[in-house]
Amino acid sequence: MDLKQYVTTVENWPKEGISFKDITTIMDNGPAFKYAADKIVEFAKEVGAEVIVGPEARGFIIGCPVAYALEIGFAPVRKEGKLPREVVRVEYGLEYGQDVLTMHQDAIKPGQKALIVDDLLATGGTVDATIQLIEKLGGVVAGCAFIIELKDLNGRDKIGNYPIKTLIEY
Ligand SMILES: O=P(O)(O)OC[C@H]1O[C@H](OP(=O)(O)OP(=O)(O)O)[C@H](O)[C@@H]1O
Ligand SMILES: Nc1ncnc2[nH]cnc12
Repeated sequence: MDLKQYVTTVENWPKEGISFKDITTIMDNGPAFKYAADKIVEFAKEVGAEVIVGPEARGFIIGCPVAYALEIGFAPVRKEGKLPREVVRVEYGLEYGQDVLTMHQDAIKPGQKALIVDDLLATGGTVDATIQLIEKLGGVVAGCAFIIELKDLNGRDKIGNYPIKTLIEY
Protein backbone atom coordinates (compact mmCIF):
# COMPACT_ATOMS: atom_id res chain seq x y z
CA MET A 1 0.00 0.00 0.00
CA ASP A 2 1.17 3.56 -0.73
CA LEU A 3 0.59 4.95 2.77
CA LYS A 4 1.99 8.38 1.85
CA GLN A 5 -1.13 9.23 -0.17
CA TYR A 6 -3.13 9.20 3.09
CA VAL A 7 -0.96 11.82 4.85
CA THR A 8 -2.17 15.43 4.64
CA THR A 9 0.43 18.21 4.65
CA VAL A 10 -0.64 21.50 6.26
CA GLU A 11 1.80 24.35 5.56
CA ASN A 12 2.65 26.96 8.22
CA TRP A 13 0.88 25.12 11.07
CA PRO A 14 1.05 25.34 14.07
CA LYS A 15 3.69 28.03 13.34
CA GLU A 16 5.02 29.86 10.26
CA GLY A 17 7.60 27.68 8.51
CA ILE A 18 6.34 24.31 9.82
CA SER A 19 5.11 21.80 7.22
CA PHE A 20 2.75 19.78 9.42
CA LYS A 21 2.18 16.11 8.57
CA ASP A 22 -1.37 15.21 9.61
CA ILE A 23 -1.99 11.47 10.22
CA THR A 24 -5.72 11.81 10.94
CA THR A 25 -6.27 11.06 7.24
CA ILE A 26 -4.51 7.71 7.77
CA MET A 27 -6.56 7.01 10.89
CA ASP A 28 -9.90 7.69 9.27
CA ASN A 29 -9.19 5.12 6.53
CA GLY A 30 -9.60 1.63 8.03
CA PRO A 31 -7.28 -0.31 5.65
CA ALA A 32 -4.57 2.40 5.78
CA PHE A 33 -4.64 2.57 9.58
CA LYS A 34 -4.54 -1.23 9.85
CA TYR A 35 -1.66 -1.41 7.35
CA ALA A 36 0.39 1.11 9.38
CA ALA A 37 -0.27 -0.72 12.67
CA ASP A 38 0.45 -4.15 11.09
CA LYS A 39 3.82 -2.97 9.73
CA ILE A 40 4.84 -1.81 13.20
CA VAL A 41 3.56 -5.07 14.74
CA GLU A 42 5.89 -6.98 12.35
CA PHE A 43 8.84 -4.85 13.50
CA ALA A 44 7.86 -5.27 17.17
CA LYS A 45 8.00 -9.06 16.70
CA GLU A 46 11.40 -8.82 14.99
CA VAL A 47 12.92 -6.87 17.90
CA GLY A 48 11.17 -8.94 20.60
CA ALA A 49 9.19 -6.11 22.17
CA GLU A 50 7.64 -6.95 25.56
CA VAL A 51 5.93 -3.60 26.09
CA ILE A 52 4.99 -0.65 23.84
CA VAL A 53 5.87 2.86 25.00
CA GLY A 54 3.98 5.71 23.32
CA PRO A 55 4.39 9.47 23.79
CA GLU A 56 1.30 11.66 24.19
CA ALA A 57 -0.87 12.12 22.21
CA ARG A 58 -0.32 10.74 18.72
CA GLY A 59 1.92 7.97 20.06
CA PHE A 60 -1.18 6.65 21.86
CA ILE A 61 -3.13 6.52 18.60
CA ILE A 62 -0.66 4.25 16.82
CA GLY A 63 0.97 2.58 19.86
CA CYS A 64 -2.23 1.19 21.40
CA PRO A 65 -3.40 -0.88 18.40
CA VAL A 66 0.13 -2.31 18.13
CA ALA A 67 0.12 -3.35 21.81
CA TYR A 68 -3.41 -4.75 21.44
CA ALA A 69 -2.45 -6.87 18.42
CA LEU A 70 0.59 -8.26 20.23
CA GLU A 71 -1.34 -8.80 23.48
CA ILE A 72 1.34 -6.90 25.41
CA GLY A 73 1.09 -3.82 27.61
CA PHE A 74 1.17 -0.15 26.64
CA ALA A 75 3.02 2.39 28.81
CA PRO A 76 2.06 6.05 28.23
CA VAL A 77 4.61 8.88 28.15
CA ARG A 78 2.82 12.05 29.21
CA LYS A 79 3.51 15.75 29.54
CA GLU A 80 4.11 16.93 33.11
CA GLY A 81 1.19 16.97 35.54
CA LYS A 82 -0.93 14.35 33.75
CA LEU A 83 0.10 11.07 35.43
CA PRO A 84 -1.39 10.60 38.90
CA ARG A 85 1.32 8.58 40.67
CA GLU A 86 5.09 8.88 41.23
CA VAL A 87 6.90 9.66 37.94
CA VAL A 88 10.35 9.95 36.38
CA ARG A 89 10.77 13.15 34.30
CA VAL A 90 12.98 14.44 31.46
CA GLU A 91 13.07 17.90 29.82
CA TYR A 92 13.14 17.95 26.01
CA GLY A 93 12.98 20.22 22.96
CA LEU A 94 10.50 20.04 20.05
CA GLU A 95 10.51 21.28 16.44
CA TYR A 96 8.15 23.97 17.80
CA GLY A 97 8.65 24.23 21.56
CA GLN A 98 10.05 22.94 24.85
CA ASP A 99 8.38 20.67 27.42
CA VAL A 100 8.76 17.94 30.08
CA LEU A 101 7.87 14.27 29.58
CA THR A 102 7.08 11.81 32.37
CA MET A 103 6.38 8.12 32.93
CA HIS A 104 5.06 6.31 35.97
CA GLN A 105 7.87 4.95 38.14
CA ASP A 106 6.57 1.38 37.75
CA ALA A 107 5.58 1.55 34.04
CA ILE A 108 8.52 -0.60 32.89
CA LYS A 109 9.94 -3.61 34.75
CA PRO A 110 13.75 -3.80 35.07
CA GLY A 111 15.16 -5.55 31.98
CA GLN A 112 11.87 -5.36 30.07
CA LYS A 113 12.28 -4.81 26.29
CA ALA A 114 10.39 -1.68 25.26
CA LEU A 115 9.49 -0.59 21.72
CA ILE A 116 8.88 3.17 21.37
CA VAL A 117 6.02 3.86 18.92
CA ASP A 118 5.06 7.34 17.71
CA ASP A 119 3.45 8.88 14.63
CA LEU A 120 6.41 10.99 13.56
CA LEU A 121 10.18 11.47 13.99
CA ALA A 122 11.19 15.13 13.55
CA THR A 123 14.14 16.53 15.57
CA GLY A 124 14.23 13.39 17.73
CA GLY A 125 13.72 15.35 20.97
CA THR A 126 10.67 13.32 21.99
CA VAL A 127 12.22 9.93 21.25
CA ASP A 128 15.48 10.94 22.95
CA ALA A 129 13.58 11.93 26.11
CA THR A 130 11.54 8.70 25.92
CA ILE A 131 14.72 6.59 25.64
CA GLN A 132 16.04 8.37 28.75
CA LEU A 133 12.81 7.68 30.65
CA ILE A 134 12.84 3.96 29.77
CA GLU A 135 16.50 3.65 30.78
CA LYS A 136 15.91 5.54 34.06
CA LEU A 137 13.34 2.84 34.85
CA GLY A 138 15.84 0.05 34.09
CA GLY A 139 14.14 -0.95 30.84
CA VAL A 140 15.90 -1.96 27.61
CA VAL A 141 15.06 -0.05 24.42
CA ALA A 142 14.30 -2.75 21.81
CA GLY A 143 13.75 -0.20 19.04
CA CYS A 144 11.81 2.83 17.82
CA ALA A 145 9.02 2.83 15.21
CA PHE A 146 7.33 5.77 13.48
CA ILE A 147 4.80 6.15 10.71
CA ILE A 148 6.64 9.23 9.34
CA GLU A 149 10.27 10.42 9.34
CA LEU A 150 11.25 14.00 8.44
CA LYS A 151 14.77 13.22 7.15
CA ASP A 152 16.07 16.81 7.02
CA LEU A 153 15.65 17.22 10.78
CA ASN A 154 18.13 14.36 11.47
CA GLY A 155 16.13 12.84 14.33
CA ARG A 156 17.93 9.52 13.76
CA ASP A 157 21.14 11.05 15.07
CA LYS A 158 19.54 11.24 18.54
CA ILE A 159 18.54 7.57 18.49
CA GLY A 160 22.04 6.15 18.11
CA ASN A 161 22.30 2.40 17.54
CA TYR A 162 18.79 1.25 18.46
CA PRO A 163 16.85 -0.43 15.63
CA ILE A 164 14.58 2.06 13.81
CA LYS A 165 11.56 1.46 11.58
CA THR A 166 9.84 4.25 9.63
CA LEU A 167 7.06 3.69 7.08
CA ILE A 168 7.11 7.02 5.17
CA GLU A 169 9.93 9.51 4.56
CA TYR A 170 9.89 13.21 3.65
O1 LIG B 1 10.99 14.44 16.91
P1 LIG B 1 10.38 15.62 17.61
O2 LIG B 1 10.95 16.93 17.16
O3 LIG B 1 10.40 15.48 19.10
O4 LIG B 1 8.87 15.71 17.15
C1 LIG B 1 8.01 14.59 17.08
C2 LIG B 1 6.93 14.65 18.13
O5 LIG B 1 6.13 15.83 17.93
C3 LIG B 1 4.75 15.45 17.86
O6 LIG B 1 4.13 15.45 19.10
P2 LIG B 1 3.71 16.77 19.89
O7 LIG B 1 4.72 17.03 20.97
O8 LIG B 1 3.41 17.86 18.93
O9 LIG B 1 2.43 16.32 20.68
P3 LIG B 1 1.00 15.71 20.26
O10 LIG B 1 1.23 14.29 19.81
O11 LIG B 1 0.26 15.75 21.55
O12 LIG B 1 0.40 16.56 19.18
C4 LIG B 1 4.82 14.03 17.30
O13 LIG B 1 3.62 13.32 17.59
C5 LIG B 1 6.02 13.44 17.99
O14 LIG B 1 5.72 12.94 19.29
N1 LIG C 1 6.22 18.71 10.99
C1 LIG C 1 5.50 18.01 11.88
N2 LIG C 1 4.32 17.46 11.53
C2 LIG C 1 3.60 16.75 12.42
N3 LIG C 1 4.00 16.54 13.67
C3 LIG C 1 5.17 17.05 14.06
N4 LIG C 1 5.85 16.98 15.23
C4 LIG C 1 6.99 17.67 15.09
N5 LIG C 1 7.10 18.18 13.87
C5 LIG C 1 5.97 17.80 13.20
